[in-house]
Amino acid sequence: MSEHKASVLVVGGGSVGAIAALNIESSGRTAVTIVCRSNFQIVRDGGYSIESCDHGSLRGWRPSDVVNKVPRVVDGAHFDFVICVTKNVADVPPSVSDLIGPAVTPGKTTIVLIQNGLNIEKPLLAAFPQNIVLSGVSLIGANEAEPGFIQQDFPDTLYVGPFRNANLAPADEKLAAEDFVSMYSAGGKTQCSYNADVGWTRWRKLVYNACLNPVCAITGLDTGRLRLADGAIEGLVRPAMAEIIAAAKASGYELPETIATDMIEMDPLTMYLPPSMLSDVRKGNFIEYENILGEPLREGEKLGVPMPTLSVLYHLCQAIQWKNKELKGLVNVPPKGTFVA
Ligand SMILES: NC(=O)C1=CN([C@@H]2O[C@H](COP(=O)(O)OP(=O)(O)OC[C@H]3O[C@@H](n4cnc5c(N)ncnc54)[C@H](OP(=O)(O)O)[C@@H]3O)[C@@H](O)[C@H]2O)C=CC1
Ligand SMILES: CC(C)(CO)C(=O)C(=O)O
Repeated sequence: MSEHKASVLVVGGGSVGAIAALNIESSGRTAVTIVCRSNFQIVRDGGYSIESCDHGSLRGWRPSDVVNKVPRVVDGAHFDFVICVTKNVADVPPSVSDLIGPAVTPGKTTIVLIQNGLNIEKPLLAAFPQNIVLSGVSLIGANEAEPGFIQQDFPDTLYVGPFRNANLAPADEKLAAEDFVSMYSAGGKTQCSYNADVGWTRWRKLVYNACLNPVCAITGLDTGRLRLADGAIEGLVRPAMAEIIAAAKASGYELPETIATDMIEMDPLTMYLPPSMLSDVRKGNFIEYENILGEPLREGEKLGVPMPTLSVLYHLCQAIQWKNKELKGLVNVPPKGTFVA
């Protein structure tokens, strides 16, 4: 374990990013710079308000530096870690690689993706072939209720391990992941552990995210209300989960027999937890449906797994995303024709 003082950039100052910055800054071993966007002014001037099951109530907390765009590294300086905690919306630019590019030094910066979904590393490994890319699978339940106000109801448990980069030595990737785990855990308020089998952990998490996130986002119900609603779990969620479990198996990842029930019951019913995709729909944000739903669907179908429920959920999410693209002027809609006789 290295005692090197790391320089850390957190890109994405929303709910998971703010808690990640708090954990890392609490290590006392590093100064964190956070990149904010819509909440920049509020966080820079007044700091975050945080109500957290791990950290308690904090008012006016901010990391060492708050900036409103990804800094370009110059003059031999570099970030040891660039941690990307934006929503990974694959079908809306900028791509994650373009966004973090100015802060990444080839061969030096370790990139950490604390984001949901499958195959998110592929564009990063292509854009930064000499850099270590780590996977961060987070089980936190957090939400930015208002700009700069973070509510965390479900404890932060983070699994970190390398996405294999064939250009680099596995031992170096493991060391970087262990360094990150030690830095993230040092404040003592969170569970962060080294995770060798990133693929298994990502497929396991998809049993929740590929099923509960879209069903909640489409119906507008949080996970507690979905469990109370007639037919939603047995008629929609369990069939979708069975398809993900089958796709994981076809991809070489055997998940525990109890996984569907474990995921359905993961958050207490009366927590009424809105999965991140539901929060995005409520805020009028784009949704991460391509990485969370599209990629596992494509992987499963490629391997011959029937996925009718996932396919319907995917296309419903695609329509929701298109509706938002129209609202934000990203698609052209021909003017209404005249149909009066
Ligand atoms: N919330 C949760 O409980 C969990 C979330 N996750 C995953 O963690 C990741 C982060 O989620 P979460 O923290 O909830 O997301 P949030 O929407 O709360 O935060 C994302 C932040 O990134 C910012 N951002 C997005 N694009 C850019 C950009 N181009 N430049 C600068 N800033 C940008 C957003 O700014 P703006 O406000 O302006 O859009 C926002 O502040 C996602 O992949 C999610 O699926 C995983 C486990 C649990
Ligand atoms: C399931 C949860 C809340 C993390 O535990 C999540 O990943 C999300 O909201 O997208």
